[in-house]
Amino acid sequence: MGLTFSSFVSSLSSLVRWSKEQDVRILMLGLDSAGKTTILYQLQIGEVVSTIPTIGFNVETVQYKNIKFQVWDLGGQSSIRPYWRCYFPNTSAIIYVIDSSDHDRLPTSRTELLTMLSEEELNGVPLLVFCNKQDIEGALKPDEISDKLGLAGGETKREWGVRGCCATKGEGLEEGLDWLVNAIQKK
Ligand SMILES: Nc1nc2c(ncn2[C@@H]2O[C@H](COP(=O)(O)OP(=O)(O)OP(=O)(O)O)[C@@H](O)[C@H]2O)c(=O)[nH]1
Ligand SMILES: [Mg+2]
Repeated sequence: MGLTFSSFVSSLSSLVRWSKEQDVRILMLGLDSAGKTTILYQLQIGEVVSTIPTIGFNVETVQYKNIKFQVWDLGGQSSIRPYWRCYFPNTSAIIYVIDSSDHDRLPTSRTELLTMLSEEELNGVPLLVFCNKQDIEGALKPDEISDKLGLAGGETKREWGVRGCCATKGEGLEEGLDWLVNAIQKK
């Protein structure tokens, strides 16, 4: 009983320490125009900002519940993608954003995702796939995208989840972050 109680206290205090002190560094990646910058500012200020293609990155502190995330939003154009790897060290979690209405580029998006996941520095890092632009007619549903990505077969060594969202309406973002917080805590 004593042992059980002390292990409870110790996990509780580590959770408190985790939420207060740990630098929760999140990388947000995905092809150009997937909606990463829109998601970043929707999370930070709760508004839709007018965006231009990101050349380089945006980084913002996002306060979610009692946790502070440092969210790095990297440009997704093909010429910039080779630089994603420079940001991999010390990543707590990855958010990979897909434009669910962009059927033609889903194979490219999948290839970029799998290439990234094969990097040793990201071993075991939890992954949230945001299937964005669910408001657009004909957008693929998260289940369909999940099947096409084929993560279920290969990704056994990390927590991963696929969720739908609409960044412009702010829908699905909180649910996604809740999942991510859980996944990071389990790690
Ligand atoms: N209909 C719809 N449009 C969206 C949604 N999210 C983003 N967009 C639009 O998609 C376009 C691209 O969004 P960005 O956030 O700039 O995309 P990005 O992923 O940051 O693109 P890069 O910086 O080039 O990598 C903008 O016109 C957004 O308004 C959404 O949920 N629904
Ligand atoms: Mg951007």
